[in-house]
Amino acid sequence: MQILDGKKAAQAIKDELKISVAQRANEGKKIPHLAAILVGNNGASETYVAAKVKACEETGFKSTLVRLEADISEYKLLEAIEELNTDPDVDGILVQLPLPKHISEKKVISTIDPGKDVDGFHPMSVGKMVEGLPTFIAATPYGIMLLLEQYKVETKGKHAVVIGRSNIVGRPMSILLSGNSNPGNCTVTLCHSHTANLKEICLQADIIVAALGIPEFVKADMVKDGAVIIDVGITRVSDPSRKSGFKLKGDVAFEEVSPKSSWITPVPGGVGPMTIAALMKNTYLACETKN
Ligand SMILES: NC(=O)C1=CN([C@@H]2O[C@H](COP(=O)(O)OP(=O)(O)OC[C@H]3O[C@@H](n4cnc5c(N)ncnc54)[C@H](OP(=O)(O)O)[C@@H]3O)[C@@H](O)[C@H]2O)C=CC1
Ligand SMILES: Nc1nc(=O)c2c([nH]1)NC[C@@H]1CN(c3ccc(C(=O)N[C@@H](CCC(=O)O)C(=O)O)cc3)C=[N+]21
Repeated sequence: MQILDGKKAAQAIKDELKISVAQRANEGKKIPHLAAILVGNNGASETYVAAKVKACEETGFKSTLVRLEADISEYKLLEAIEELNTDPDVDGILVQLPLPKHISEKKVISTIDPGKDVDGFHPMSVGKMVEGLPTFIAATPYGIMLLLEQYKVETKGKHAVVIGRSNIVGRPMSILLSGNSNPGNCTVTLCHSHTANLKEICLQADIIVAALGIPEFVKADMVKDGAVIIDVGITRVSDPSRKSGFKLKGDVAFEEVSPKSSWITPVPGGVGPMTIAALMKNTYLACETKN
């Protein structure tokens, strides 16, 4: 068993970006600027947005955090996005999800200027990704591809099983892994809550991407010897012995699954940090494309 160390790989990407940004600054060029919108004060969202702002500081990007009340109207939120769309200094815009129930995520995402859509959630970005055209790729699946690339994990001809079909993780992941470049060229099975015989399907997988949001769902008896395990899930479970009062659990039962795996991502320190590194790469790309 070998660890796919997302923390280390993410640091390497951020170090590279830091050099590129310093170079741009030296040449008198604009430095990348990420604007994040956070609606309400959901604990996990606060943590993620704070981590993104910190990554900007570390790499020399400019960042703006726009905080809006949980009861803000959809109209006001769309206005805030329009303002960032037209601000020539802002290169990338992300609206942290989930949003309060009275706001349509679809509408919000479609309002973001596709040229600034560093989350890769806009229908235009998704369409381009499906066609294999250059575009912003959603940060989590993009981060996973970068991790596989960094560790030179062989994916060609492998059977990849993706569990979860969300627009932000599972579905784009399935499309990227089935793509005809490296990493990719997998035969992909995309599973969800209506999949029959999930265990049997998983047992045939050379690569499993678990993105369903149920802690320790993937057990040793679902995994073939030598499989590559990518654990996307992050759930906060209560742990009174910790100062925070919780610990993070992945969708994979790491203790029992890791001995059977060839490669495995830990939680924390796996896919999470890669998501942020991928977002930074997208923001750099947004800046470079326009300036
Ligand atoms: N590390 C990171 O950077 C990130 C981590 N996450 C984490 O990843 C997990 C998934 O997130 P997200 O994709 O947004 O989740 P969603 O809740 O949007 O989607 C979950 C998916 O899993 C499927 N599912 C649920 N239960 C089962 C089951 N018993 N068997 C098979 N499939 C099932 C659902 O099926 P159906 O469609 O039928 O409902 C759905 O497609 C969460 O823990 C989240 O916190 C998310 C984003 C980034
Ligand atoms: N518009 C939008 N874009 C997103 O990219 C987005 C989103 N909304 N909503 C929620 C999910 C989740 N997500 C994570 C980012 C970083 C970590 C991360 O850094 N995790 C650390 C631990 C962090 C902790 O301590 O909680 C790790 O796994 O090591 C996790 C999850 C981005 N998401």
